[in-house]
Amino acid sequence: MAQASDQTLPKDTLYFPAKDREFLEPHLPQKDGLDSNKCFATLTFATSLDSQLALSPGAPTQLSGPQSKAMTHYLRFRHDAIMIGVGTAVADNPSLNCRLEGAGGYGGSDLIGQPRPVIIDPTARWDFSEKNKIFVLCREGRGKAPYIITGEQNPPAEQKKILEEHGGKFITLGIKTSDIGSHRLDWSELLQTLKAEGLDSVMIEGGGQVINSLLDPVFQPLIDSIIVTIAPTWLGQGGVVVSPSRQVDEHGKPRAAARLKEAKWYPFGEDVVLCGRVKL
Ligand SMILES: NC(=O)C1=CN([C@@H]2O[C@H](COP(=O)(O)OP(=O)(O)OC[C@H]3O[C@@H](n4cnc5c(N)ncnc54)[C@H](O)[C@@H]3O)[C@@H](O)[C@H]2O)C=CC1
Ligand SMILES: Nc1nc(O)c(N)c(N[C@@H]2O[C@H](COP(=O)(O)O)[C@@H](O)[C@H]2O)n1
Repeated sequence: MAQASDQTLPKDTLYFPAKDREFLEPHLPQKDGLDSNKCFATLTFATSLDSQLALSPGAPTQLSGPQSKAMTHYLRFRHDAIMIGVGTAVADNPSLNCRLEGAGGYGGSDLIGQPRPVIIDPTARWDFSEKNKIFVLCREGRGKAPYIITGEQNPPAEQKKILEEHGGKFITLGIKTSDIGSHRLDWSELLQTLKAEGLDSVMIEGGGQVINSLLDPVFQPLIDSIIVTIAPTWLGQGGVVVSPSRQVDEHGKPRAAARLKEAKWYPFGEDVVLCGRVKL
């Protein structure tokens, strides 16, 4: 709850008590345990009981309850960057800032605790209109400008100008495009590139295509931590599903695509937060 002295804080300020932070600590990036070559990667999202992120690709869907929502903002505080796919950027017009009391713009100085938004946008199709919340918050000193991961060698000049005026930039990587137009980046290259940009840790939020591609067995070893909020809701068929490609064993029989090890379950309000690492 807001304190009387908090009257100068923005109305959307969130609070996450110290006692709720303890269980997360073993699952968070630690300064002394970082890889010198690649950015620490936390895969974190909120899902329904039928493994869905949203009612449809274009429908922002609140799954997290108030406590797990505040937890997500604590995760934002503890990571250098926050990543989504362009599908999510277009569908949700998200803020992607940290609205916890004490973060920059929420009682903190400068941009302390504000993660760098990173958008995967292979064809540079994301439109930065006046109403794009990330840019509004950046202008207000309540969030950072985005880095956009694209496959375009020459992103549109006007977009580049706007981005750079805000302190963001395009980063061009080699992204493969299939015959049916789906894109595939090399997650290893991406995480190394972020590290070289000075970003030691990234929380990867979604959406479905991003998560399912990162859970491909080739890329699973790159995931350092997994923190999933499970909400007591079935969204029903037709939503955005987290379900990576099925794998087969050496006899050609289907086997699980991925499994957690050292899984820990923490009841959190009406939700459960599941933490662990991928079993390799
Ligand atoms: N509940 C939650 O925690 C979250 C929910 N969402 C929801 O997810 C939905 C959007 O999910 P999707 O439609 O699956 O879109 P998405 O956010 O995964 O973006 C898909 C686009 O990102 C790019 N992309 C993704 N993976 C790529 C890869 N490996 N290589 C190259 N490019 C890649 C491609 O351009 C692709 O079309 C929205 O409704 C959003 O609300 C998104 C994040 C978190
Ligand atoms: N943790 C979590 N719980 C949910 O219920 C969600 N729908 C999401 N969505 C992700 O958060 C983004 C919105 O962030 P802002 O509040 O606008 O800063 C959204 O785009 C998804 O990435 N996450």
